[in-house]
Amino acid sequence: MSVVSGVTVTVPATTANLGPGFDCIGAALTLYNEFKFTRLQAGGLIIHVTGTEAERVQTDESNLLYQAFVQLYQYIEQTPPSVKIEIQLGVPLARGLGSSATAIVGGLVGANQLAGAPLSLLQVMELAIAMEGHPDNVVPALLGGCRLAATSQTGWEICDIPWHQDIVPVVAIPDFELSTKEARRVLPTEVSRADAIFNVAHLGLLLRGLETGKGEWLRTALQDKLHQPYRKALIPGYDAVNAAAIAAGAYGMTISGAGPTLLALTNAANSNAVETEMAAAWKEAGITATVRSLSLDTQGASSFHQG
Ligand SMILES: Nc1ncnc2c1ncn2[C@@H]1O[C@H](COP(=O)(O)OP(=O)(O)O)[C@@H](O)[C@H]1O
Ligand SMILES: N[C@@H](CCOP(=O)(O)O)C(=O)O
Repeated sequence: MSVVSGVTVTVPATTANLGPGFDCIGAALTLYNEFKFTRLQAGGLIIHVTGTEAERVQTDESNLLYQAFVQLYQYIEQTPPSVKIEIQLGVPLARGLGSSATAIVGGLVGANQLAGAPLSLLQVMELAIAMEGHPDNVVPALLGGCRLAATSQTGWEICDIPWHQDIVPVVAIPDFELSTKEARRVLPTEVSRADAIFNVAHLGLLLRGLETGKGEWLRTALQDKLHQPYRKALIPGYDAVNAAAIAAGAYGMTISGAGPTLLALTNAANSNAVETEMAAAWKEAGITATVRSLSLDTQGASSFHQG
């Protein structure tokens, strides 16, 4: 194992759940955080953060990226090295675009590379899922693409979900935060059989809709009964933005991750109109939002050594 002096890790944002796939499906998007790790000879911990909302990220040992970094060293039973971490933020915080997943994946991958890659990708993935508590954002952040994760007898079965090339994800990111912890607190611990059946059927339809790009299937498939009915109330303007997206030609709209970002699926011909109308509907509701058409990231986390 060769020990390197520095490594830069790039990790994509994610959109988890995609409607009915609560806690099991997510897709990586072309929006990125970059994390640069450099060994320090003098000892200590230095964290520098740049980018939008940089002042909101912790710069001490409580930083989530650093906690993941330490976690990997604990797992391999080594003392973490003193390190300087430079964070370039491209993924907005606490918006349902997997910023915490980028930090967990970035910290684990950075530590693994600095340590000379003692862990396999599968081991890193298992650590990431354990830290985040659910697989649907860390798995696509690490591996790229759209991924379904299911528990197996021995661990996790990860399935690559085909994403039709015509499907364009549009994210409408409001200027307020909603922590995943808070958005999980409003969910019931038990659901009815009818709601469970509803989600099973809609997730099946979603997989076929994503594969074929068939708009009618996607519109129906993005419905969900496990989380959205409870979370909608935390997102002012949800119904108006949904109606505006559909009127502008989106197949459907759903909450991205735990919210408050809203995700519309559409095609290239309608994506500009969908962007404009979602932003306008939110403005009408008194909320400023950044709306962007993105693509599926197919690579996942990537890293290169500095020396
Ligand atoms: N680049 C980062 N470095 C360190 N911590 C981060 C970073 N990005 C996010 N976090 C942590 O994750 C929190 C947001 O996580 P969470 O509520 O799950 O929202 P999200 O939907 O964005 O993942 C932030 O408040 C911060 O504590
Ligand atoms: N399945 C989770 C996904 C959380 O994703 P995030 O991007 O908001 O961190 C949930 O819905 O709670």
